[in-house]
Amino acid sequence: MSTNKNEQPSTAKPEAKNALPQSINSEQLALIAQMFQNIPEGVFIINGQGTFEFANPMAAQLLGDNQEALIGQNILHYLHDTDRDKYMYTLLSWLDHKDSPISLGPNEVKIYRADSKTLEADLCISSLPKNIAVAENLFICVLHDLSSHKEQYNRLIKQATTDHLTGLANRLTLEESLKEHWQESVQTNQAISTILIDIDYFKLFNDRFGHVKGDKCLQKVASIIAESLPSRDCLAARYGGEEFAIILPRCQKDTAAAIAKHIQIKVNNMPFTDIGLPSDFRISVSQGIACEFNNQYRTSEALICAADTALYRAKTEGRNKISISA
Ligand SMILES: Nc1nc2c(ncn2[C@@H]2O[C@H](COP(=O)(O)OP(=O)(O)OP(=O)(O)O)[C@@H](O)[C@H]2O)c(=O)[nH]1
Repeated sequence: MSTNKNEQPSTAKPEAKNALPQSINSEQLALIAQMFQNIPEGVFIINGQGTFEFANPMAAQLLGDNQEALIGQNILHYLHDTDRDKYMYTLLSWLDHKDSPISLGPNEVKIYRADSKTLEADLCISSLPKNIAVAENLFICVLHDLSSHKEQYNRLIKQATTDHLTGLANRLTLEESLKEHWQESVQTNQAISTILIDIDYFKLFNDRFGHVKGDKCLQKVASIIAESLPSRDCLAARYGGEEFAIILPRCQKDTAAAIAKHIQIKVNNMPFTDIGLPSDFRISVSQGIACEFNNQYRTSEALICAADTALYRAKTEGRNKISISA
């Protein structure tokens, strides 16, 4: 991490450590400390260089330091590179506006805490009234911890975009991703391929072994499909019940066919002893491939339709087949 606070050029005033701030008198500081003592947000005061002049207990807790140690340190040292540059220039530009009240934020920032952990937070900065900041411009900052919101947000995003059973992308994500990749391939005149994959005779599997084992079978096939993607910008999704889809940006038919062949072999050789089925029990999948290159299809939906028609052909040709759209 390049932003370790010990590596930064020091704009701090080490001699100010443990000293009373020069810009606020001790009476005002005592009042401020009292006001913000128990508030559940990080509140601190910095000068125009970003140096801490005051920090309440929650600010110290969020920054991973103790209150006294913060005095004389610089807030810029705790910020991620991009945030640090933004706040440094903001503070510099504010020095030219000494007489007008200014405020910035709340903005999302990434904090590098004193204990090397990171924290995502909202930070807002406002200039202190002149009657408090007697000697120079001072700014009061509020730091709001976003960790639990972020955690919840990420969990909800995952739930909204992922198929719960298999962990693959869900159909909505597939459709959105296909539209994006479609646009990109049309603009850059590159190929894009899609494979639709359907487990053969899955109703019989369920009827014979039950839905719980059917679910396990879907998970096992999903793992094989996920592991078969050639690069990170390819996407595997659960398209419907026992049907899966793969998007392969920048892939021609031959690459898609090779991936489908790999999946076919892996699925044909997949044992089910781990879920208590006979050692010789095996399944198969049927696959349909369509590739867009040189404006063959007008829309991404037409591409999926072509893959679906190819899949239907693979089923009617006897299953465990790969069919490629002409
Ligand atoms: N266990 C389980 N079964 C599912 C799920 N979603 C769909 N299915 C089952 O998938 C089966 C699909 O059956 P069909 O559409 O007749 O297809 P098939 O038996 O695979 O036959 P072909 O596709 O023609 O080879 C149905 O029995 C559905 O109940 C699921 O989430 N879990």
